[in-house]
Amino acid sequence: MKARPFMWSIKPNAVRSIHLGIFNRFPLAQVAEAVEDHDFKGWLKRRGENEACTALMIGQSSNGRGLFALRPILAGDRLIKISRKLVITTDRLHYRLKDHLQESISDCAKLALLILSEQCAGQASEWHPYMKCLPQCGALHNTILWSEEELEFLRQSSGTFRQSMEYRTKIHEEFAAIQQVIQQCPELFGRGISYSDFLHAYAVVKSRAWGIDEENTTGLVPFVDFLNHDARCQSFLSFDNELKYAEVFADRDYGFGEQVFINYGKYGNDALATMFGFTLESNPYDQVEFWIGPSENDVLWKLRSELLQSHGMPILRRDGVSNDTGSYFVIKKVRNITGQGKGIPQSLRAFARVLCADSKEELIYLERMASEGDGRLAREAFKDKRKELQAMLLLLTHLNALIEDYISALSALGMAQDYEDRKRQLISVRQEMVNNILEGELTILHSAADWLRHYCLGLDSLS
Ligand SMILES: C[S@@+](CC[C@H](N)C(=O)[O-])C[C@H]1O[C@@H](n2cnc3c(N)ncnc32)[C@H](O)[C@@H]1O
Repeated sequence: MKARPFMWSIKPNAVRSIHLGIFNRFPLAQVAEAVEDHDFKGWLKRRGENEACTALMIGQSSNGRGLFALRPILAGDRLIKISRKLVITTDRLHYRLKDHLQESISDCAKLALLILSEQCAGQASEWHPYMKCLPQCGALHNTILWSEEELEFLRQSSGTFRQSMEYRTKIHEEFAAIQQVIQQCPELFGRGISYSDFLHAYAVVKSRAWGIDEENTTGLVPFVDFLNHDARCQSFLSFDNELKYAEVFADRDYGFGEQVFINYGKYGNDALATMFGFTLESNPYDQVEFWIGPSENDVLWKLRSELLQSHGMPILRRDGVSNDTGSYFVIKKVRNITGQGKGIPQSLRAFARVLCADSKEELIYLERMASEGDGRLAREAFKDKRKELQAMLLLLTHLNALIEDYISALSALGMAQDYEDRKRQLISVRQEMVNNILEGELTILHSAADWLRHYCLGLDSLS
């Protein structure tokens, strides 16, 4: 998603006005941001964070709030410096919670509880100015928050769907596990916490927390968490372990009023959607899960599966379907389809060779070759080019079928736009997310199929 430029055409004088608290020259929506910036920075200063924010201000971007340059910034300049004592980690949990929470409760769930208890404390909370800036219910789009109907649109992307379902199960379990503690501490949670409050707070943590310090402790870093993500940006959050502060440096020059970005990490759209609630139109870190396997109707199924399992390729049962057994492979975009570069994963090609062995003798032969070689099963191409072609064509057939499934899923998504029934309609942000995920994965599948087609043509001419 391309970020739009700064939405206020402010001039240096206007910025000064904001600092003087004169907001009346701005339209209402922008005044809200200026007030937020003013209040937030006032709080940072009261906490002794004078260096934190001289270069940046909170403003409205096409991706919600973001941070904007208050003056020209040069590559290498420090953008933000926040001391460790301001970072919200689980060691800030109320002692009553610390005493009662089971060890197995994740840091994410603990921070969600911390947010909920601080929000319940209102102005009495030392973090109040920060807590009131956190996204409200309904403002986030992490797939863990989606309804089951909405998630159905994602089913084709098995990686994203599975990750989302696994998180939902985990959050459910964690919510059940903290019930007793919530009841034991009514002074911290007032009327209690509903599942949707907890889920929302969990999504807030997922979309805003960072791994800080040497131990990669999960923490919310006030102010840094207004920075939006740009996959091309080379600015990262770093932590000075000696002086105990988090900092971010500019990777390039920024002009006055430009939005400043950070890189959240090498996340594909599956992870961005699940954890952060957004996707990118063209994400260089996308990947797709590709399922392939021996059917249980195959007479050599047992032998084949045992051979694969014993060489580190586990045979799973998909979605509880009894005879749909196989393995997931992760495919990334094949950049060069003409044979150079890595092509599709070697492990997938090996798997296809094992699937193509059509007698017990052939399987035994593959096993013997592995033990006489480096131990890896079927890593070498078959010497018989026709056999190699057969294995690669098997992969190509599966890939083509999967491509058809993606095309159908994308056209079903397009049709969802026209549904009269509002309940069945995804809200447009989520629809765009599904679209980006499926389009990204489809591009990868096309690149893998093109590579395979090219490879097969080469084999065909040799056989
Ligand atoms: C760390 S917060 C950044 C500040 C946030 N925009 C806000 O208004 O508070 C992360 C959230 O910002 C949004 N975001 C960040 N980078 C984005 C991007 N490149 N495209 C779309 N949304 C983005 C997503 O909603 C994400 O969950």
